[in-house]
Amino acid sequence: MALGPRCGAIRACRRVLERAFSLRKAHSIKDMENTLQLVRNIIPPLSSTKHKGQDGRIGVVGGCQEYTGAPYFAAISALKVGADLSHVFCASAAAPVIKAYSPELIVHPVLDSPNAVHEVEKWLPRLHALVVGPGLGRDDALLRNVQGILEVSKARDIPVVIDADGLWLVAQQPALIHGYRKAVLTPNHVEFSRLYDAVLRGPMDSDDSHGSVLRLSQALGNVTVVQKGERDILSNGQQVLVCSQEGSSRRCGGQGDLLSGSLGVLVHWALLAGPQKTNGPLLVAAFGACSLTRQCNHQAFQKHGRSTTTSDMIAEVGAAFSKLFET
Ligand SMILES: NC(=O)C1=CN([C@@H]2O[C@H](COP(=O)(O)OP(=O)(O)OC[C@H]3O[C@@H](n4cnc5c(N)ncnc54)[C@H](O)[C@@H]3O)[C@@H](O)[C@H]2O)[C@@H](O)CC1
Ligand SMILES: Nc1ncnc2c1ncn2[C@@H]1O[C@H](COP(=O)(O)OP(=O)(O)OP(=O)(O)O)[C@@H](O)[C@H]1O
Ligand SMILES: [Mg+2]
Repeated sequence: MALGPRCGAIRACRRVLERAFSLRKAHSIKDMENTLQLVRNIIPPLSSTKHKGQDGRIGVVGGCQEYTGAPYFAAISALKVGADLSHVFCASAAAPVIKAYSPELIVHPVLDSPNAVHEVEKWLPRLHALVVGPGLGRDDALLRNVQGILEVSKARDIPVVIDADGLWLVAQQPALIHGYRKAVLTPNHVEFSRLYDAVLRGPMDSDDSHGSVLRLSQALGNVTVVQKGERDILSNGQQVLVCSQEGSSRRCGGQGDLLSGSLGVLVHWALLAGPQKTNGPLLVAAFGACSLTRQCNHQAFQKHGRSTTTSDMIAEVGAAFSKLFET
């Protein structure tokens, strides 16, 4: 008997919380839809008057003896999203393997050569964006070459997406990309903590992921940061976006490579679209790549369940792209 009023109060409290939760959810769905519309605005129309190369020539810098899958996933994803040409600049041991995966990629076995920086630099005038790090490994000589490649890319104002072992390099030398507004970093959970420690010299507040991503971006001079996870949190030091597009619980290796390769193309498209289409181009591009990767994961999981692999996700890029962006 005495519990009656208390139960009523609990039920009322629960109703308020449920309503607040569903309002928040509705609000975030509306935010997601608004941002997806910004992504749609940057996608270049397909046209019979365009020539090969106009919709994107992307370079992936990565691939060593151990890791050949990661640069392949990134480079093929760039093509599947809509780039016209996709190059891989890798260590010599990785090149025949990557070539054998796909005749569609242009593979340069230059990353461990003494002239690596020059060998890549001569291609830069023909590239719209670089994706640096997938499958790069942590060999000192390779990392020194990649440092040089980042320096010449910045000098030529080439947009760079930095992922995986490229982020390892940035954690050792944050000055390499500090203040470069055409850089996007795509750390996973572990890579984010490592970067945060290195740049902000202290552990992050795990209860405040928005604040942590915002602070890291600001400390890096407003470089765009994408923290991947259950929800992707994106910031350019001014705004914070959250991407919670439905994916799945399947976490096979290579999903981040699909994201970084797609982002290489979207960054180019966003910058090409110009400020009248979006005033935060890299953030919009990053939101597009996160949504697309998660949608690919969702679709692949519907078909393959626990056996889903990144190749299954890549097979979904076309349908996922249409569903999200060509409505
Ligand atoms: N098929 C391939 O060739 C692939 C190669 N890869 C390459 O492998 C190299 C190392 O990348 P890693 O991502 O393993 O980086 P690390 O070598 O820094 O390892 C990170 C570790 O953290 C763990 N981890 C990941 N997310 C976590 C989370 N949310 N919470 C706790 N632990 C978590 C992982 O299991 C891994 O053991 C990179 O060059 C990367 O590109 C990956 O991209 C996967 C696919
Ligand atoms: N817990 C999660 N729930 C849903 N999606 C997730 C989750 N964790 C990561 N993702 C999504 O998976 C994609 C890749 O993120 P992940 O953290 O696996 O990258 P990664 O570790 O760099 O991958 P890779 O194996 O390619 O190196 C991102 O699009 C991210 O949104
Ligand atoms: Mg990764």
